[in-house]
Amino acid sequence: MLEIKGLCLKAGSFQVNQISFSVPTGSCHALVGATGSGKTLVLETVAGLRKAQAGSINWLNRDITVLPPEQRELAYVPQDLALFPHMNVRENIEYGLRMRKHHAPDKRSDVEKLTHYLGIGHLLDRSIQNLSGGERQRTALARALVPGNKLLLLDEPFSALHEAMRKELWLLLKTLQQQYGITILIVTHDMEEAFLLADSVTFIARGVVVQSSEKQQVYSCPANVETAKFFGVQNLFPAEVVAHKSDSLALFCPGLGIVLQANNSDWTRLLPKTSVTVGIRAENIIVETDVTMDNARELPALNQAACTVKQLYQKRKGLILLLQPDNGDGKCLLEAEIATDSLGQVSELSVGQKVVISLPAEQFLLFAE
Ligand SMILES: Nc1ncnc2c1ncn2[C@@H]1O[C@H](COP(=O)(O)OP(=O)(O)OP(=O)(O)O)[C@@H](O)[C@H]1O
Repeated sequence: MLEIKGLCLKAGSFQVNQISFSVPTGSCHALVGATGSGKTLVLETVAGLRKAQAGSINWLNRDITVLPPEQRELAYVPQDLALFPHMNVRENIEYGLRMRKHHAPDKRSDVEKLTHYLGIGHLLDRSIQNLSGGERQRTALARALVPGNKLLLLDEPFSALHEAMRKELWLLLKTLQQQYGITILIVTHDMEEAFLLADSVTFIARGVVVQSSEKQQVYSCPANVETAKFFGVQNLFPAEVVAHKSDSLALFCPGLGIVLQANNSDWTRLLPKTSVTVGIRAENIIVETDVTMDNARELPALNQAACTVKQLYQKRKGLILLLQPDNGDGKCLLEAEIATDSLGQVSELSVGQKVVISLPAEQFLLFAE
């Protein structure tokens, strides 16, 4: 287990405060957050390139907080990869071994095996300067893994690569992780990357941890509006509690111009007149194209609103609609997504078209201010 407890450090006027999270051995943990939130500083401190002011870092029950980088038994791949341009691929990879004082001849077969596996076995004599972005990434991974490191720290490793290459490397990394039993701490901006690679996630903002949990928990119950935005909750709008029952709340949303019913017994402590932010993901909004509010048939939930299509565009997973509620305050633009495989169930859509949306009562996220 990698265990980080109460980590504090300073870089110029920026302060990282009381960072704590743990990564079970053999799992992958993603450190996410907006640009400049302190992710790289945390990674550099775990790698031993920065000094912690307070707190501790334990790896496999060994306190490594003050050890020099080469004694930490981990590999760090920085954003710029730090490959040596004057060396070829093999020399770069074997440099990792020399740093560890491994006898290179013993490890030669590991170099061959791993580079073959990473698909760069044929490039060992190639100069670093003549590699593509993906080949450089693979070389940096090989250099990190060949000495037998079981903890891999990766700082946005795939951000410079195009989508297809990124996906190929995600799968490769996942397989390597399982095959070699590696523990990974990865900094990323890419939610898809975080959700595909990681088992758990820590969200950092302004140098402090906002939420640290299993990835499913961060996705389904983000801690606050900032985390919700970061984890792709496209629709966040203000509302006021108007009434509450034992297992549901009635909320007035000026943006939609309707009273919504939201089902969640956790929220019933919220008193009438409390201001909240309501969130719902685009894919959870049901769009009905062949009904109007006058002839709206029975839909799965109460929360219906007439809307006008303001914009629509195709995305990888479906059709995105930007919808303006007809009876709202004019400030709310909702994003709805119709999955590609459901497109056959709605008639052709166009800008200016009237639709009816339904917001399932159990799909709301609620954030009290
Ligand atoms: N040596 C330094 N001196 C002064 N300030 C620094 C130093 N290193 C980092 N910072 C500042 O600390 C803050 C956090 O930096 P850090 O690199 O950890 O951010 P990050 O979350 O990794 O961002 P990004 O996602 O853009 O890489 C930033 O405001 C940065 O400018």
